[in-house]
Amino acid sequence: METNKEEQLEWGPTVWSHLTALRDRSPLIQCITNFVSMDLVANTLLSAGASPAMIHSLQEFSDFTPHIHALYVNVGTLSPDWLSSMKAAALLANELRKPWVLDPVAAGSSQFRLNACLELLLLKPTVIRGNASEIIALSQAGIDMGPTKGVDSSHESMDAVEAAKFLAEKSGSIVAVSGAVDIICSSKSIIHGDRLVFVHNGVPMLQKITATGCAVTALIAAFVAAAADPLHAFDATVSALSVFGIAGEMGMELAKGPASLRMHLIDSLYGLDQPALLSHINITG
Ligand SMILES: Nc1ncnc2c1ncn2[C@@H]1O[C@H](COP(=O)(O)OP(=O)(O)OP(=O)(O)O)[C@@H](O)[C@H]1O
Ligand SMILES: Cc1ncsc1CCO
Ligand SMILES: [Mg+2]
Repeated sequence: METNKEEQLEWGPTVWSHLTALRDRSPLIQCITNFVSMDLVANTLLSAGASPAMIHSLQEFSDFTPHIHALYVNVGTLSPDWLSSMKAAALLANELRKPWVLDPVAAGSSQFRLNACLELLLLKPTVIRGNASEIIALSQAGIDMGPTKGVDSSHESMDAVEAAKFLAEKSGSIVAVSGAVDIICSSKSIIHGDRLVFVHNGVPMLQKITATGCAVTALIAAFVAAAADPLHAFDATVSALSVFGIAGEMGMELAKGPASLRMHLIDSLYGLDQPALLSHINITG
């Protein structure tokens, strides 16, 4: 992929300032996430500079949620009880004017999951991040569920550009699609305006570690939380995806396979400095 030097010169300082804000502010992120992802999500947030808390019992929200800087909701191992907690937490986050971010894992694999994701979408997440199959399933809900392969994508991310635009328009949320190219879009009906940006960072081996998608969605929540102004949520989302992809690229230089990439990914995120960020960043649009 040819990179446009001017674009990287513009994005470089933006992404670095978002990462610096995250490290300085160390936002508290309430995570209601699936059992598979809890460890990687918590370690990703910690190594980036945020403070994770896996708090999912309704009984704790009135005491705890007022102190958070963002909420992260992930439907990966959904059950009716968990869904009630997710909805209550999202409602409270809205009431408290805290950003919240949704990961619609395997949205198209069952009617229960699809309906759950649609109900959560009605609670207006600041950002939705899914793989191409998940974003296509949500955008086509009520039209045609199409084929699905569970939690992994059976589509290329670029197949989902139109679905992402449609979902952004329909939901009013920022929509991010992960894949070889990450797509971030928002519609003209929300404060961020009509925007479409592509992040080319990352390595294919990230798909061979479970829950890297869950981890990057949590990282988006942390970047959005650290951005002082809600108007910066779009750039914060782009920044999180780029930083995670860069950590993957740097980690891959030391890794022998998925297990060691997981370790080096976390180390690279922790140690990422400005020169490395500026030499790896690859954002267009
Ligand atoms: N082919 C690829 N090349 C480079 N980076 C990729 C590729 N595929 C995915 N990624 C990166 O891997 C990370 C996880 O994205 P992915 O689309 O695999 O999420 P996911 O399917 O939701 O994963 P999970 O459900 O296991 O959490 C993202 O940062 C994304 O940019
Ligand atoms: C494998 C798996 N199953 C439900 S959630 C999850 C983690 C990746 O999304
Ligand atoms: Mg996923």
